[in-house]
Amino acid sequence: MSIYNDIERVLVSQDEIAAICERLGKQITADYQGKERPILLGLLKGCVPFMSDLSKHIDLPIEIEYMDVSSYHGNITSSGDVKIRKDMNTSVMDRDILIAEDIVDTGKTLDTIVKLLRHRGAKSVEVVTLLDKPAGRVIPFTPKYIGTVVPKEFVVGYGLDYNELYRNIPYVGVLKPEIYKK
Ligand SMILES: O=P(O)(O)OC[C@H]1O[C@H](OP(=O)(O)OP(=O)(O)O)[C@H](O)[C@@H]1O
Ligand code: HPA
Ligand SMILES: [Mg+2]
Repeated sequence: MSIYNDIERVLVSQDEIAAICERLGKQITADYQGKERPILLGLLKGCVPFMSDLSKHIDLPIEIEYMDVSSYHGNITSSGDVKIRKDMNTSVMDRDILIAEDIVDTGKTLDTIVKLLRHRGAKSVEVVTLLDKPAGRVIPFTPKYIGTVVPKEFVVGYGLDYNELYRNIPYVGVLKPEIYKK
């Protein structure tokens, strides 16, 4: 039994992910020069591997914060109800916030969180996402920094889960449909 047997095909390889993290890290380092302690805000749980690798390529005095946000609750479709399970530990008032995400799909999570942080008085709010699935959008949302675009298929690995599994796969792959149709 191997978790890798449940993967239909690799979509974004480990080498591609490493190149994306380096490229985006350099771009962010250039764009945020001179800003006062920007906050890299990860949305748990999916952000963890990407945020960890990306942050090593950001050569700036950033603070790191997390917010635990969920709307899929183990399913392959969004419940539409974006729940904050744990809020961040610091005030965002007058701060530059860069949200780190694994994927933008329907856009509901980011739409909700970006609006919330603006409402709380953040100076700027931008999003860096490893994956963008524009064909999944229900609410218009355009992330500033995008690793790569994926088709409208359910993907797992590198932080992304199905029913809380597969987050520990080191690449992004398409899950065999028979796994979630069981
Ligand atoms: O654009 P959307 O359709 O809102 O989807 C994107 C969000 O969905 C996933 O989170 P999930 O709710 O599965 O929580 P998790 O990160 O704990 O898996 C993913 O990590 C994003 O946060
Ligand atoms: O394709 C996906 N896979 C895993 N989690 C997700 N959350 C939104 N879209 C996805
Ligand atoms: Mg999930």
